[in-house]
This record gives sequence, structure tokens and C-alpha cells, in this order.
Amino acid sequence: MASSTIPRAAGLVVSRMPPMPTISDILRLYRLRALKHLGQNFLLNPRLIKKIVKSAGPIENCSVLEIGPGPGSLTRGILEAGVRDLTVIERDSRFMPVMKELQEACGIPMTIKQGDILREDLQSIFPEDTVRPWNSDELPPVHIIANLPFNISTPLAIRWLNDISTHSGMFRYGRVKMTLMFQHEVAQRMIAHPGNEQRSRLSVMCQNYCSVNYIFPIKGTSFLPKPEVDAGVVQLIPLKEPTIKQPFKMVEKVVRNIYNQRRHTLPHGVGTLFPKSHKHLSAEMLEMSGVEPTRKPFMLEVEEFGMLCAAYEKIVTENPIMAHYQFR
Ligand SMILES: C[S@@+](CC[C@H](N)C(=O)[O-])C[C@H]1O[C@@H](n2cnc3c(N)ncnc32)[C@H](O)[C@@H]1O
Repeated sequence: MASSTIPRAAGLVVSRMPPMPTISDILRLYRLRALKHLGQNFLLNPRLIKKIVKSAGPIENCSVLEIGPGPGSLTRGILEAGVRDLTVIERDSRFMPVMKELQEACGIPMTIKQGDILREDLQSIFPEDTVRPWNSDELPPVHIIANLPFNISTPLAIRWLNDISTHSGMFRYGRVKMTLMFQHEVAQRMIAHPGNEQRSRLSVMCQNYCSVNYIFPIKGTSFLPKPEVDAGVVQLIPLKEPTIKQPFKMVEKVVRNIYNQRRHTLPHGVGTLFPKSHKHLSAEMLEMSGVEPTRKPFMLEVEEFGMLCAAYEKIVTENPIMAHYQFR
């Protein structure tokens, strides 16, 4: 579509949609109470919503998936950007009438799914013509945008990284770009470099599979109800090749075990990968990896975790039973 038609298309959408009620209006109208266990903290400020949608980059003509649209403030912002189509997945059935109203009014193909994002099969979530080869520089014309429920944001991120590693689930479409809101502290961990106090399992896992950018912070006061913490917008783009090439499950296990001993030097974490009766294997793994044993987990580069994973893989190939060992 020529760029000159985009603002008109977006304008059409705006004019067809019901007048923008405030989130408090919607909550009052439908007698809705925000549910803490579903991480319901709603965005209030239309200017902030515009800023979030703009930070996603050009999404006109993209197929977009929004997770947890709630009463639909961010949903409107996405529709107003003139997207090709939008799918929303929301667990709370109380928001279905608001979503249906938007669907009827927006003039853009909109699919509403009531369900749990952790259980949804995302294999066929976008139109088939959006598939792009993984190694192509061109990203698929699709986007995921979400103000994620804080209680599931980390398990969801880990699950998606797993899917990225196998190009499966919604990453069957290629290197799908994601613009997501996390708790500020989780966002800080995702981008933390070696040597940073925030450096964690999440930093290594995210940076191994994605380029991760912290776009901007959002004050807790921008949400209703106000959460106890601030939030941050993070953009993730899957990398063509991860630095650590071992299977996801193995990478996750090595990184998790090492970070479970985050205050201690490397031999402590590596030691938890093998039973006490096989202590010699952890010494062998460290030696084989070539990583300096006096280092602590937060200092390590992704490449060094790669060296540790390669050594672990070699040891469990020679001692297959060790692959099943779980500490504690
Ligand atoms: C932080 S609120 C965001 C609401 C809205 N997008 C906004 O920005 O104002 C998170 C939303 O995710 C929904 N949600 C919580 N758990 C979910 C799950 N497992 N699957 C899908 N939606 C979920 C909540 O009901 C809520 O509407």
C-alpha cells in the first residue's frame, strides 16, 4: 500500500470505532473489578498508548497479535495504526463484549480468542502469506504487542525462546518481532550485560536467542490499578543463529543450575549438574570448557555459557545417564 493511503486508512478506523471511553468508564459500565491473579493493570493514558504502538515500528499492513487486550485501550491504538488484521487472546471472558464491540466497529479483520496464552496453539495464528525464511533479512510482516500480565510474563518469555530455538509455534512464520511490556525489573534483567548486578538466567537466555532492546520505562502510576512496580517496554527480535547451539533444554538446564548459585564461583553451580558421587565430572566439565573457575555467574558472557554447554554436552554424551540428573 502506498504510504499516502496509510493515514487515511487509519483515520477511517478511528471514525468507525465507538467514541473512546476511558478505561474507568468501561470498568464501571461492565461492573468490572481488576483481577490481581490475572495481572490486570490497565493502561489509561492515550498518549502513552500511541507512544507504545509507535515504538513497535511500522505496523501498518502487518498482522498483529495482542495478548491480554483487557478493556481494549492498547487494542484501539493498534487498530488505529491501520494494521492488516488483528488477533486478540484474552483469558477473562468479561472483556468479550467490549472486544466484540470493537470488532464490529473497527473495519479491520479482527479475531477474538478467549483463552490462556500459555495453552494456545499459535502455529496458525497469522495468515500463511506472512511466512518468511528464518535466515532472510526480511522479517515477517507480523508483530506481537502486549502489556503482559506480570504473573506469567517470565514463563511466557522462556516458552517463546524455546519456540524460537526450534522455529516452531508462531516462530514458524520466521523471526517475529515482539514489543512487550514487562515489570521494569524483569526488563532490566533481560538486557543486563555481564558484570551488571541484574545479570541473570533470563539475561543469558534472552540474549542467546534474541536481540533485546529496552525501549522506555513506564511509571506504575500509568496503570489502573497502580501496580507496586514500574514497567518497561522491551523489543525482542529473534536472532538468525543463537550463540549457544546446544538444544534449548540443555542450555536452559546449564544456565539455570549455574545461576541457582549466583553468589558463588562457578564450581558451585557446575557442581549441581552432577550427583555428589560424580564430583569429578564437574571438575572435568570446567576444565574442558576453558572458563576461568574463579568467575561468578553474573560476570559470564553468553559465549562462556556456550563453552560450558559444549563441555556439558560432551560429558552427557559419554555418560548419558547424567543427562537425567536434577539437583534436589
Ligand atoms: C496487564 S493487563 C493488560 C490489559 C490491556 N492490554 C491494557 O494494556 O490495558 C493483562 C491482560 O492479560 C489478561 N490475561 C491474564 N492472563 C492471561 C493469559 N494466561 N492468557 C491471556 N490473557 C491473559 C488479563 O485478563 C488482562 O486483560
